[in-house]
Amino acid sequence: MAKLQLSASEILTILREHHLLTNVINANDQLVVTDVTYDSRTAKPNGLFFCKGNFKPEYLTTAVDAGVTAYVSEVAAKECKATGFIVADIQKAMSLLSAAFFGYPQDDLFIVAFTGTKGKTTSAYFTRGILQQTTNKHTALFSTIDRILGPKPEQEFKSDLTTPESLNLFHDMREAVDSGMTTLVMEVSSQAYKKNRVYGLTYDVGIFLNITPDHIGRNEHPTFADYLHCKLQLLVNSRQCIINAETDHLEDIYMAAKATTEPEDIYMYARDGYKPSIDVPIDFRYHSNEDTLKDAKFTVSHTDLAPAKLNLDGEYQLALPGDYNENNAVASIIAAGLAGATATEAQQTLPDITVPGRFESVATKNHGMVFVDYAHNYASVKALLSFLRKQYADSRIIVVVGSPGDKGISRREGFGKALNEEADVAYLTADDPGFENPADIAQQIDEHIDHNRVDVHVQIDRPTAIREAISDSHADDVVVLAAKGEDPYQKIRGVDTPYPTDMAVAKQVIADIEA
Ligand SMILES: CC(=O)N[C@H]1[C@@H](OP(=O)(O)OP(=O)(O)OC[C@H]2O[C@@H](n3ccc(=O)[nH]c3=O)[C@H](O)[C@@H]2O)O[C@H](CO)[C@@H](O)[C@@H]1O[C@H](C)C(=O)N[C@@H](C)C(=O)N[C@H](CCC(=O)O)C(=O)O
Ligand SMILES: Nc1ncnc2c1ncn2[C@@H]1O[C@H](COP(=O)(O)OP(=O)(O)OP(=O)(O)O)[C@@H](O)[C@H]1O
Repeated sequence: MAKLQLSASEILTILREHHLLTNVINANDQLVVTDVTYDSRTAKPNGLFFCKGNFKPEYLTTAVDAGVTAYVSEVAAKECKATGFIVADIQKAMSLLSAAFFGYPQDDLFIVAFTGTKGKTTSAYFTRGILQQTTNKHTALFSTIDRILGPKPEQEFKSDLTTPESLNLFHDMREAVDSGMTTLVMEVSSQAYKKNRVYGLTYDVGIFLNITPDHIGRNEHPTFADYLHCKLQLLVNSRQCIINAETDHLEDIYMAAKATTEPEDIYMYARDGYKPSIDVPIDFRYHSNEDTLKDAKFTVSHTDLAPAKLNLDGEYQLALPGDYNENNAVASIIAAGLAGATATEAQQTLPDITVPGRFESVATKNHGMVFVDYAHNYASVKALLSFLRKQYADSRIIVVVGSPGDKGISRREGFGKALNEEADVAYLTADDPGFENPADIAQQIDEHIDHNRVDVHVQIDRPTAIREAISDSHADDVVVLAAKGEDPYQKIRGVDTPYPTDMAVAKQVIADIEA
């Protein structure tokens, strides 16, 4: 068990080593903190308080009243009796001090970390599923959907962020280690780097899946270059790297990996016959044997360049359809292999792994087949719809979709483009409108739709849009409920307003209209 405390000298050493300390107020050599928090509402006696983000001075006052004896901040507080460590960057300081406070739990975990615009959650689920077998159920998971820290039911809970704030990250790693976990599979968002939530953390294996324009705008990344830069940091901070050689911007990605990793610890993979955009060695090739809705089977084979220690050749089967999921699965198989899994373990587990809200379906008697999927940008809607188009060549594809407010503005154009390319009918509706008017968002998507190709309906009430789309569909149509996956809420004006989930609404509609 780690001691869960930090002394003044430990704090000073860490902050000085990283050139973060600019001043100390009310210095106290005897200080020992036994708690850390960034929220005054959870402050405890002898705690250390981080003043970060949209911070108000009264939060520190409340924290000191609760017994906090020290704070870390970018600005000195006025008339505060607690010891103040003034730093150049609060997010970096919080990450480093949290890792130290929780006893560097990362040193006791084999960490596999995924980044990419699409496929992180799916690949994290695949990898953890395989490694649960390899580690005899000692693999933790930090995903967009949920965090699993140990075997007890209360150690499995919904995530608020894809990658948690640093203090929560190291807290949860500590709990995972103390619960006997030996391995951690996690997703790392570009925001995690932008906000220094993973500052100072090194992964045993870092995987770069793909990158396409997304997450650019207010509250996210100012430019695509910034988005790419943040994502690349995952490889810079990984001991071994896996790269999908089919991704855009391969040269930047490979160079980032090479900056800190020996070429023999960089594993490249690509589909059979795919010629990468730069001259790089490909270690693993995969070949699709079946990619239908019923059967997703593919073969992985190593090239002469692949290291002999990874014996992963063979045929694999997936429960999750979608040709892009074969790509996600290959990354997962190599990652699991580096964490100690055998090909047999991957072959045995992958056929049973599903991911909530990803490619879920429900059949109807007299209406179209209904799919629920978390696709919510151009690349993912395009990938999903073009796969469905291959499967249902003669069917109408009817899509219910909306775009979130306050972020990902480029998605509105992206949805229009994907609908023009692959859909026949679109129902534009609400999806987390935030502080924007969902009708305006629908209008902005609509402006990018070619009305000669796509029949557009605007129905802002999402359950009604789903009802209309399913009711209007014929038996050989396909109805896609896109973008919300299994979200049980709509984010409206700062409030997570309960929503039954797309699948629950769809099932209710089907029960009503086919009763
Ligand atoms: C812009 C941004 O990154 N904001 C994040 C940041 O907020 P913040 O530091 O400004 O904190 P805040 O919540 O505004 O509050 C200010 C501070 O006052 C404290 N406080 C507040 C009230 C009080 O009474 N007392 C008190 O002490 C709060 O605890 C906090 O420390 O830190 C918070 C956690 O501590 C995050 O929840 C929040 O994420 C926002 C809401 C968010 O959702 N960000 C998205 C864009 C994001 O990160 N997404 C990525 C996925 C995207 C991708 O796929 O790339 C993710 O990793 O989830
Ligand atoms: N490799 C891929 N390429 C393109 N689209 C994909 C890929 N993998 C998954 N998708 C699509 O993207 C959707 C989201 O997948 P997933 O949740 O695994 O990605 P993610 O990277 O975690 O996404 P987010 O950052 O939005 O949480 C899926 O439902 C599917 O439609």
